[in-house]
Amino acid sequence: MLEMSESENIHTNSNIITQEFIALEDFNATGAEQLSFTAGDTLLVHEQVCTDWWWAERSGCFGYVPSAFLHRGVEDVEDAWQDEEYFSTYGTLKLHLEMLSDRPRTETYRQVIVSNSAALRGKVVMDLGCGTGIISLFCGRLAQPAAVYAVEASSVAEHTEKLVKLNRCEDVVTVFRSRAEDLMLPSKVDVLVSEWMGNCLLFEFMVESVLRVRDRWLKDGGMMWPSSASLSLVPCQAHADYSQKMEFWENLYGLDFSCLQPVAQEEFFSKPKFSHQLDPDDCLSTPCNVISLDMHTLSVSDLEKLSGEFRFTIERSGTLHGFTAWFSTFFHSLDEGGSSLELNTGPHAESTHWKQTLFMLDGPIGVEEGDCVGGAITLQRNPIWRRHMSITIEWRIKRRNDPTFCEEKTKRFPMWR
Ligand SMILES: NC(=[NH2+])NCCC[C@H]1O[C@@H](n2cnc3c(N)ncnc32)[C@H](O)[C@@H]1O
Repeated sequence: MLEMSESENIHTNSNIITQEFIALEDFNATGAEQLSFTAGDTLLVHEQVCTDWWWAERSGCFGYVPSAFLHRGVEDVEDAWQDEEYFSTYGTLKLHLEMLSDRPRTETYRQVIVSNSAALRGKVVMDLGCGTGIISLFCGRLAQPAAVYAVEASSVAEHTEKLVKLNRCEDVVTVFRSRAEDLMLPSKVDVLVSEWMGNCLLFEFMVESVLRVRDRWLKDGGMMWPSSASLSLVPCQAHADYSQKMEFWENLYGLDFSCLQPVAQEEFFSKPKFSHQLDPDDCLSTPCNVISLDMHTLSVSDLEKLSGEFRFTIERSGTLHGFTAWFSTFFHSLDEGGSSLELNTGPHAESTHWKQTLFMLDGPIGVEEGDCVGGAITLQRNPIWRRHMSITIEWRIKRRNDPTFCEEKTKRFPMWR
């Protein structure tokens, strides 16, 4: 009969485990002894052979897998949506003040209601994630809907009730303090309006709530506002960011701090920089749409992985420091053939509280007019932390003046896990 301590030693030395792990991202095997997998796959790990490589099984296939790509099963994660923290950030006025102060954002939604006011007469509207209820109040004051369901899960809903009364909309607007997915409503709705967009369009993944509520409560033929959304990308210069975060260390009061540059690279450039204000003069090419979403047909499963290709021709010689992304949303008219309205958060439009998102590469690259930058961007939702994603940019540069030159790289940016 082994003593307890001995049995523990045997267990520790062998590292034999049989435990389920979830793949955080795709892995393509580079050898016959390795096992490929896709983000979200469940792997059975039999042995942690060493720190970096484990022996695992997936659907009857065995092989070595990189431990860095795996996470303990979801049961480990007490709150994959982090709703407690998420809704408490919306319980105070700070974020609502920021959003209400964003004139292009708020004015666009007001314009949508005004330009559809006749068609909204007698309609039932849901404002999902209404916050202080501004969109619901626009509906109640600028149109004559039959009813507006103002749905808000955070404690700000207490204030929303008062704002509805103060603005004399209580006979049309009803506030529901609830997660929209948990709602029981008196009827389906004709219009589902929401301002759900996060950094890089999808961060927070509130969009999943919008799609689930659409599938449950939007009438057939009902209208989604926004009706569609697109993500744009452009190769860009970022001299100020590169100088302040990287060159800064080269000569500090006459001292050489350059050994810190790899640390600075990891700390400042390994994740996207949001609220980046891109100067149009720093665009090295004409931006392009890399991802387009139709909010009437998009499914929750589509959100796991979205990707798009790009091909830029450099229009001005300069330094390629990275890529900048932003989104636009479009609001189709309730009137047949009516014109759509657009909320554009890009560098050529009036600045919004989102501004743009900068992805810094691992080193500046000189580019000449006529060079070609092609590649793909992939938004991979985090299979564990459901409000997070990673953005992978693969790019290759071909030089107009040197057909033999071709540099290909890829970089993955967690947002934020
Ligand atoms: N554009 C964004 N990135 N965020 C702005 C809207 C977010 C508002 O919607 C609320 N909200 C978010 N998700 C939900 C939900 N599932 N149910 C109800 N309210 C929600 C949240 O509490 C906040 O007041």
